[in-house]
Amino acid sequence: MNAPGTFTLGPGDGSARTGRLTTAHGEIETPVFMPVGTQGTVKSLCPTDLQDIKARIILGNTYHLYLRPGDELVAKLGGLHRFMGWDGPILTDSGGFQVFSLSGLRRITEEGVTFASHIDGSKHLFSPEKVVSIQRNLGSDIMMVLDECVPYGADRAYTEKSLGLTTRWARRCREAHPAGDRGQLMFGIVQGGFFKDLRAQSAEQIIEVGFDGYALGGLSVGESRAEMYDILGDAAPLLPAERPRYLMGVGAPRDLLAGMAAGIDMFDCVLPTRNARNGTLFTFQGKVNIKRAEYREDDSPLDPTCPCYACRTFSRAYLRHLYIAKELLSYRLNTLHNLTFFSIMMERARQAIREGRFAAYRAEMEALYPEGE
Ligand SMILES: CNc1nc2cc3c(=O)[nH]c(N)nc3c(CCc3ccccc3)c2[nH]1
Ligand SMILES: [Zn+2]
Repeated sequence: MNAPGTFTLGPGDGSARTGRLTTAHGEIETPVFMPVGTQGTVKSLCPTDLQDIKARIILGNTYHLYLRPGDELVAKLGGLHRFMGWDGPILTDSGGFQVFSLSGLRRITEEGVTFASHIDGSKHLFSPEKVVSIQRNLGSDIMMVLDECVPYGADRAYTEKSLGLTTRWARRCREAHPAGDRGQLMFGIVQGGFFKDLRAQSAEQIIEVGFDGYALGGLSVGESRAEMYDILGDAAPLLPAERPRYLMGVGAPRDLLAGMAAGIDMFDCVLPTRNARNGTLFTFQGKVNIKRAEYREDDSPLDPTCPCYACRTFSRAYLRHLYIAKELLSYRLNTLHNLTFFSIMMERARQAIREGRFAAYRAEMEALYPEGE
């Protein structure tokens, strides 16, 4: 097998491309959608379920795992792979974004981010060195640098000042983890808000530091689709073509397609897992809100074209019953299905790119999932 970090490009179609990324826990075909497993579990699923639905790489959260059960404990017990029984690739976020979106009291200084735990209010400091140490303890295959995800609507002066700090933090993360040490990769994160020249400035600085892959941060933070697509189209091509490009926090089916068209290789989003828990199911015939009365006596499968256990075994009537009755099995079956949908959608996208028919595939999927997800 190639050394971790090896990224081999396959056939492309316009700016869309296929590739293969080697990690210490296996190879990933790109473009890839990565299910979020914040607290060391993709909610309601076992690792064997993830294998069954062909999930290739999952996400963990430095912020959550540091606070509970503690990265030192996870390290003592053999690392996150062994702790959660998942032997495939794991990518962990640095915690920067989670601090801004979850914790109370936070202060940003040159040193790092001080914050209060959302669990017990205790005070903590995330410095670049600290978040690298946490991710090394967890043993993640891909570590993200500490960055400031600039809030939507931040003015130019704040955005420009922030990207400078994010670059200095990126340098400190790089210094704290020698390239490829222990097979653990590190991705840089480009900020710059919604200012194209600041995005270019941030990209240039982060690329100059040098990473195994590059992420576009600061998006999917409440902006309109048009605003995200405008920045995406401009910033994605600035990232080195020979390294993986990761669009953080994206997204709905049509956003994944737009991202792939712009040359993005990796995506993450809570949509399939979160929507599963509120009964919004994605099918190849469009969206199904399983709680609707129209499914009360519907003996047909959720999606007759879907190979997942839920669609092979149960009726819409039963899935609706579980949801209405708030049965735990509802989470599991709905999540199995939604993640299978995303996995198949990405597999078909990779195939469409290989066969030079991505534009047609994108149009077909967009017809199913019109504006607003
Ligand atoms: C939903 N929208 C969304 N926009 C994001 C922007 C950033 C950003 O600018 N910087 C960082 N570090 N992360 C971001 C994330 C979190 C992605 C994630 C979650 C869980 C596990 C692993 C990774 C974002 N998520
Ligand atoms: Zn299914």
